[in-house]
Amino acid sequence: MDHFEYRDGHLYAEDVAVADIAAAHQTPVYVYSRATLERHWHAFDDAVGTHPHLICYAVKANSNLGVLSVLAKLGSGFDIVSGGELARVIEAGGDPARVVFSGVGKTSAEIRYALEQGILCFNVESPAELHRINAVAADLNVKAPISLRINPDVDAKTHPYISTGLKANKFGIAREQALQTYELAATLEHLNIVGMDCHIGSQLTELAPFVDALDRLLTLVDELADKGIHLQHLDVGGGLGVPYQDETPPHPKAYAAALAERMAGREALTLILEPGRAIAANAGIMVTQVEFIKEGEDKHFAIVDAAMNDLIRPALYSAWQNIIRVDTHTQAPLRVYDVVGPICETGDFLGRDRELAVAPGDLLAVRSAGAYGFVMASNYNSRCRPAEILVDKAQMRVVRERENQKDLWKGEYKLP
Ligand SMILES: Cc1ncc(COP(=O)(O)O)c(C=O)c1O
Ligand SMILES: N[C@@H](CCCC[NH3+])C(=O)O
Repeated sequence: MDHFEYRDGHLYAEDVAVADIAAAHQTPVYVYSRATLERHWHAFDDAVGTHPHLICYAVKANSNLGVLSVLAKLGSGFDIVSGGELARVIEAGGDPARVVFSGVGKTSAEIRYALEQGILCFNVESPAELHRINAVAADLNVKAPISLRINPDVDAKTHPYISTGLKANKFGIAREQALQTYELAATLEHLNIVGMDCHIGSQLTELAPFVDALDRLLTLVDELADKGIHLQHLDVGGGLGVPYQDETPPHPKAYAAALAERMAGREALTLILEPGRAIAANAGIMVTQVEFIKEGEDKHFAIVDAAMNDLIRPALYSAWQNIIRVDTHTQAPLRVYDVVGPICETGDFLGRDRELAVAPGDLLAVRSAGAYGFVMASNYNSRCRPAEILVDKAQMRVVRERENQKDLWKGEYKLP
């Protein structure tokens, strides 16, 4: 359930008609619902219950300043993967002391910036990174809080491009090397070991791999304690999937409660979760207008004004996202269409073989576009990127203007 619903045949985002947003801001346009974001965040936070915990929203899923600000106001933590994401969290009012910094390739400049801002911890992915963080912290004469990202080697059973917890992936430190890497960290003077983390993949639709990964980490936590290394938190990453089509992922409440249950009796160990998609995906839609209907020899094409540069998931992962009409009233015949964009690539489609009744000028909405939508948008084909609108009850707030064509093309210029 989300806050995008039909009323009298018109699609609404909370109390704002989606057609009004399109009229005011042109298409394509991303539309987010504040109430949905809040409800999803609370689903995780409430379900963990009384066990000490922190929900660190994964900024990469949607780093829109309005979205970050909604979550910051709830007291959310944040999982970041770059200095740029940290800057956005701070600009949106987020607390750096609730930020965990993930990623395999943190630069010295990013580490310095994060230390200066006083983040909660670095999720470290290699011994080389430990040495780099230690050196930057020594330079600043501080101790850097670190956790090691352990690769628990569980099969997340998701798309190979977004599975991260297998031995073959570039992420994390192998389970077999975990103890020695913690021991190495303990010898580095400017590091403070505070936690352990993992992240096994994205768009997971089963609970078992998460629980399996947590159990493997807990065994390691106990082995470390035997060696005198005591941790303050355990971060199980993100990755909970959403229903795009007919997937049936566990509800965030069931997921968070199952993990919290596994932590019973370990109250000294704060549980950190890093959900991205499960908070943002169904809090957003992308609205596009039909430009032309084209009859191919084998197919009908609905050519729309959004393209793979605006939403790349279908092209990149063959991802399926529902495409619906913004206004249900139509005289157009129901037919099967490929919904395609104007970009010069065969892979430029938003959906294939979709049964729709559409005519030029009609508005369509791509559902579940709040996560990995705008953040993965580009200017490919020198196209503008869409505006982003956050709806808050009856208000539409422009959080990001559509790029002006002039920003991309400065008009006349002369060669030097
Ligand atoms: C380290 C880390 N944490 C959290 C996430 C968020 O994942 P999701 O959006 O699937 O919840 C990701 C992305 O997969 C990630 O790499
Ligand atoms: N970008 C991916 C998810 C990647 C998760 C990042 N670790 C998607 O659209 O599904």
